[in-house]
Order: sequence, then structure tokens, then C-alpha cells
Amino acid sequence: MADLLPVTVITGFLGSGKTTLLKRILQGGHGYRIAVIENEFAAEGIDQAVLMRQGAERIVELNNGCICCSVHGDLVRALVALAEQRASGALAFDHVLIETTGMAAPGPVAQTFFLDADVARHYLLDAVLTVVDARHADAQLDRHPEAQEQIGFADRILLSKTDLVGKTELAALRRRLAEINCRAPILKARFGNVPIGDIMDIRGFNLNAVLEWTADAPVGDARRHGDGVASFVYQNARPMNVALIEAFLDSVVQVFSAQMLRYKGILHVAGSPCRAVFQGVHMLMGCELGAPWGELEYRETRMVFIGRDLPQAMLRAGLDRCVQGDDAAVLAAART
Ligand SMILES: Nc1nc2c(ncn2[C@@H]2O[C@H](COP(=O)(O)OP(=O)(O)OP(=O)(O)O)[C@@H](O)[C@H]2O)c(=O)[nH]1
Repeated sequence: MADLLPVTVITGFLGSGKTTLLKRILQGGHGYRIAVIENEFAAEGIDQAVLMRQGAERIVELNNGCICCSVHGDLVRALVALAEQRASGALAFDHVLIETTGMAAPGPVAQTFFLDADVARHYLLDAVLTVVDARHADAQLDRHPEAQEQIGFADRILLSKTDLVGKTELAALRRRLAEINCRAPILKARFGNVPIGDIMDIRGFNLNAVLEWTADAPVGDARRHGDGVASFVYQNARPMNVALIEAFLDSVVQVFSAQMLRYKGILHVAGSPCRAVFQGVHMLMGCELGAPWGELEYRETRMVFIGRDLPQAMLRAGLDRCVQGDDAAVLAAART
């Protein structure tokens, strides 16, 4: 585990400022040695020489399609080849940045790090960073489900072009983004300018990552601007039965996994001195023991669900039935 190489995925709609952010990170002076995988639709690609001059250890371009679909195999091969070159001493890097196309769905890219054994042997998905064009995001979100999913998937939302909008417009956009994804901090990134510590080594997919949501977020309510992708928080102070939760969520993902972008939780498990922590990406779910509760700490289960047209009422009702002592009810619910 300690030897796994962290990978940061930079996503965001067309023209949002992904390459600008990438260049800014490469210029860094932060000590990271970075290999870059660039995915462009067309063969025009980016200026490799410029990025190399700016400090990239290696640039791999995947230009014949989108890594979430048509060139997914190329992504796997590129990652494995980079790891081999590093192992042989031909390359020296300690972090990989992947820039997706503006239309990419981050889900399949993220799943690669859990599902592909060759990739999982070498790499750890650190975080998905989603760049959002503050000037054009509203229109993009209205028209493009891809833009909503990119935000739903984010561990950090980075606002570019804040110099082009007023305070009121920016505040409204922040609220909309927080409704789509109440878990990801929203940071300003004018021309890619964001503190490196806020975006690298976040461990957003780590089971033990701190569970937090933004202050703007409507906790427990997925009010919408008509966005299909939204998030909600589930909280319950009664001790839960973890086996029932697993059985319930297993049954839910059988039907809704395509809609469930990311979900994450800390569970207050009956009789356990420790938190249980779990998270999922579409159909992939993991759960393990977390840190012990403090003696006087308030114990409660908190879960965040982010997805498209989530069956919120059903999820809430099902989870309510997973409290300790309600086995028969929830197993019946899981079967229906
Ligand atoms: N005013 C302003 N312009 C920005 C900012 N960030 C990026 N831009 C500009 O936005 C344009 C698009 O930026 P890119 O970094 O190429 O965007 P991208 O997401 O990589 O674009 P695609 O790969 O085509 O999807 C460029 O002209 C940038 O200079 C910002 O914070 N403010």
C-alpha cells in the first residue's frame, strides 16, 4: 500500500480550465515529480514540449477518443507502461495527473483503479478534481448531464474564471454546486491558482478519509435547479446493524448502481467501540473498521449519497430499517 503511486484525475467541462490548472501545477516548485496522461478527443493534442518545459516528468497523450469509453484500454496500458518505466529507473515520478476530455464521465476512469488488477497493483486513486467555469457553468449544467456528473464525482470543485463574474452570480453558482455535491469543498482557482496542499494527497477514495460536507449544502435535502445529479445526507443517531446495511445497499446497487455516482459514510454500529467506514463508486462498495469513538463523543451514522435521480425516500426508509433490532423488516425490504 505504501508503495502505491497516487493519481489525480482532472476533469471539467470543455474549456473550463483543465489544462490551465495542469500547467500551473507543473510549474509548482512543490517538489512533486509528475507524470501526465493527457486525453484529447482530436489528434491535435497539447504542446508536449511546453508541458515538459513546465516540469512534467513524462507526458503520455491519448488522442483517439475518450478514456472513459473508446480508449479505456489505452489508459490501462499507459498506466502500466509508466509504472514499468518507473520500476526500471527510466522515469522518476511520484504522482500521476490525468487530464480527461471535457465530455468524459469520471466514473469509468475512477473504477479502473479498483477493477483493473494491473492498475490497482501500482496505483492509488487520490482524488477527482473538477474544474468549473464560473462564467459558463450554469448554461453547461442546464444542457449537459456530463457536466453534472463531473461535479457529482468531485473530491474538490475548482472554480475558474471567477474574475469574469460578480459576487451574486458566484454565490448562486456555489449553492447550485453544493446541491449537486455537498461533499466536495469548493475552491477558487483563478487561472489554475490553488494551493497545492488543497488538491494533492487528499486521499478522497480512502475509506478513512474524513467525511465532511460544505457549509452551503442543504443537509438532508436535495433541492434542485432541475439538475438530475444531486446529493443528500442521511443521519441517524440510533446504532445500526452493519450486516443489514450491507444487505440493503447490496440490493439497492443491483438496481441503481448506474445512478449512484459516489456514496460515503461513517456508521455508528451497535456494540462497536469503533466507527465503521464505507464508500462506494457505482457498484463497487467497501466497508471497514475506522477510528474508535471518543468516550464522550456524540455517535451517529452519517452518509452522503451523490447520484442521478437517486431514490432518496427509498434509501432513507431502507436505512431507517437498518437500526439494530429490525432485522426482519430490512431483510424483507431488501427482498422486495
Ligand atoms: N479569465 C479567465 N480565463 C481562464 C481562467 N482559467 C482558464 N482560463 C482560460 O480559459 C480558456 C480555456 O482554458 P483551458 O485550460 O484550455 O481549458 P480546458 O478545460 O483544458 O479546455 P478543453 O481541453 O478544450 O476542454 C483559456 O483561454 C484559458 O486561458 C480564469 O481563471 N480566468
